[in-house]
Amino acid sequence: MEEKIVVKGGQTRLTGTVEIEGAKNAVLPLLAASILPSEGDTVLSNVPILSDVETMSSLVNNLDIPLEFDREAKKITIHSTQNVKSKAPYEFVTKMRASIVVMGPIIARNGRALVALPGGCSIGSRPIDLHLRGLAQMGVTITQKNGYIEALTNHLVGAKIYLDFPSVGATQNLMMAATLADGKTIISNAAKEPEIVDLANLLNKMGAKVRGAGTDTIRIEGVEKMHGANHSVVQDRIEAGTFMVAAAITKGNVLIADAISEHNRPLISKLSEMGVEFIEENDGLRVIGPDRLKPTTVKTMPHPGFPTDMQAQMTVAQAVADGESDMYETVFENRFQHLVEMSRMGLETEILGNRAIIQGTDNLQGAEVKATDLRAAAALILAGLVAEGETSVTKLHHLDRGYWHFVEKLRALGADLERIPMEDTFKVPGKA
Ligand SMILES: CC(=O)N[C@H]1[C@@H](OP(=O)(O)OP(=O)(O)OC[C@H]2O[C@@H](n3ccc(=O)[nH]c3=O)[C@H](O)[C@@H]2O)O[C@H](CO)[C@@H](O)[C@@H]1O
Ligand SMILES: C=C(OP(=O)(O)O)C(=O)O
Repeated sequence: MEEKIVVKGGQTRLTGTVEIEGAKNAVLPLLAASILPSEGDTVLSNVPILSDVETMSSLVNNLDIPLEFDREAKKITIHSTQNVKSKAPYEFVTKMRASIVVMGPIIARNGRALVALPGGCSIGSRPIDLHLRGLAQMGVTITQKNGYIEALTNHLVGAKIYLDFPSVGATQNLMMAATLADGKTIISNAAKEPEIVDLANLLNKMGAKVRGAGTDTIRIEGVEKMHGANHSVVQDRIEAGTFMVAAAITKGNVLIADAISEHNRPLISKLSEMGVEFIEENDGLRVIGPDRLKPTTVKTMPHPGFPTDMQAQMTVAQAVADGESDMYETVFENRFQHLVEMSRMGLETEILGNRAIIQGTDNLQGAEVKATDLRAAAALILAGLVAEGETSVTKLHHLDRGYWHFVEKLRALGADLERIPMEDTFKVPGKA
């Protein structure tokens, strides 16, 4: 049965300590990387229990690669095999766009990959032209038929690739393809996200030769074969950031356990500007919210700029600030749908293309709202914490893609919310 989250908002100040999971956006490409080794086991630990992780594990398993997911231990063990299937079917790719990152590793192993076209999603059209152009430079012929991309090569070669935009997925796909290519690949204008560094670390443990991850030039020297390795998934900076905003808006005092502040500099800098206090402690980062936040202007950018995956949550801080704020979304073309929902909660906002003008208020009202994408789901729950009265948030499958035990973690910090089955209020007269 479909569920909803009901939040009783108002005066609760969040206090206490919150533990953060491994990053969804790191573990998905790490699982794709586990396609590359032809011998040994790969053991991923600190794996978050998320629906996207279930989908990616099933996809890898569907390529005839045996794996075990120990959810209790948050650990996945992947057993390398000699024969990997080439097809990533539509049923997986349609569930999760990130499935496209299996293309590079499958080509590297088999010289052929057949991957369903991912298509767009609610936040934007999300083309994959940069992935495909880079692969073409490496000697891969790309054709499209019946909703699938077929990538074929009989000699995968290193290449000098310049990305028009530092795409995270394209950088990951090309890095992975290059690990087993003949010769050297140089990716310029590469994405620099911490999840790229995490992927390079695992690839190097598997015997690959990847240098420069985290800078805008990544150099990969192809190797003959790769082997399994052990790796603990890097902390989820977006989950950590979401709890920073939760503390900021509730005048809270929350310790983000073992926070990697370096990965959240742009967010910490903006929240500081709004009056939030940050204290580095031995066991984490303490976040203390002020009586009233100050307004601010934010622009999303590739890392190390302000992350688009924190945009929705940040607009909630702007929504309760003392004055008018601007949010510019430069990465995705349709990522303001949460603001439309928040207007049901009394938020005054104007959307002008990629700019949202947000009028801060201390009078948000609880309302029935629906999550339109993953970060919108988190943002609406945060808005519910500070709205007067009751907010109910539906379409929770979006939340489950990226947050494990979000309700439980907020409750442990003192928030009043619960996840309950939805009653069938829309009854057809005359039917039971
Ligand atoms: C699973 C995962 O890690 N997802 C993250 C990843 O998504 P993802 O890897 O899809 O994001 P990209 O960095 O590739 O996309 C950024 C922008 O580049 C455009 N683009 C991308 C590829 C391409 O070939 N052509 C093109 O035009 C996209 O449409 C988008 O406007 O990075 C995004 C940007 O930080 C995050 O919001 C996502 O949470
Ligand atoms: C947009 C996101 O993820 P994905 O790229 O998997 O859709 C996200 O994590 O906010």
